[in-house]
Amino acid sequence: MVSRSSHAYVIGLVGKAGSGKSTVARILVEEYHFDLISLDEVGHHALELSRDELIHVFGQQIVGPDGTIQRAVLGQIVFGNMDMLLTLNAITHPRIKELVKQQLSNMRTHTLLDGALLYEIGLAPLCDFILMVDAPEAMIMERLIRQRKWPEEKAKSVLFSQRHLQFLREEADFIIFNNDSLEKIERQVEFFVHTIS
Ligand SMILES: CC(C)(COP(=O)(O)OP(=O)(O)OC[C@H]1O[C@@H](n2cnc3c(N)ncnc32)[C@H](O)[C@@H]1O)[C@@H](O)C(=O)NCCC(=O)NCCS
Ligand SMILES: Nc1ncnc2c1ncn2[C@@H]1O[C@H](COP(=O)(O)OP(=O)(O)OP(=O)(O)O)[C@@H](O)[C@H]1O
Repeated sequence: MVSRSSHAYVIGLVGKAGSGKSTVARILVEEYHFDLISLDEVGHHALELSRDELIHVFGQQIVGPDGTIQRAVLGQIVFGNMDMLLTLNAITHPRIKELVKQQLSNMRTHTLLDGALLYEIGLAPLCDFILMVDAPEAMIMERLIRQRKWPEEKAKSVLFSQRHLQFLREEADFIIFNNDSLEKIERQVEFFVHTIS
């Protein structure tokens, strides 16, 4: 982990899809004025930068009528096919890493790197701390299916393709347990901010 002398920290926000990272990030941004870099959003930008390479590998089927990459179609191809997913990662992850590095070079305040794939992309060494959002696997499944309306198969394959909870727990500097109410998360976030201040 990189140790920085500046007061502004880079904080990796990790956890499985549906664990509640965006929920924690929203509190840190709205109530504590942290900056946020969403790796999902940077990933979407990286797709457009990788357009030609992606079409070469995955075919014209991933291009929509407006000429942009159809993420839903690409998601259907890669989630459930580990070889395809690794191919997509090999194309997009180096670009995501570069884009994030560029954004961090302008950082002025505590900045969250919010993404389930922080380790896979190779961004953990840029972080001063790792903050994990933890929730039981069954609860995560339930949220993805009921609230995000993902089909059960998609939820299973996305979760399967992400780091095991035990790995994330062992690597984290701080853990927020999101297995109860929003109020309980807010109290843990407050404690986290107090601890790093
Ligand atoms: C597969 C793609 C096209 C699907 O796009 P879509 O808009 O439908 O989904 P979205 O980006 O919102 O991701 C949905 C969920 O899948 C998870 N996820 C995304 N990519 C991956 C991946 N490569 N491996 C495991 N989980 C992933 C995300 O954490 C999120 O919870 C898109 O996610 C993508 O380009 N992924 C590769 C880049 C990447 O690794 N992004 C994630 C950075 S954390
Ligand atoms: N404590 C909670 N109680 C009830 N619902 C919750 C709770 N925490 C999060 N949720 C809901 O669960 C869903 C997933 O949460 P969120 O979007 O924050 O997860 P995430 O970790 O950011 O996922 P991803 O990695 O896919 O972006 C959302 O619909 C959110 O509103």
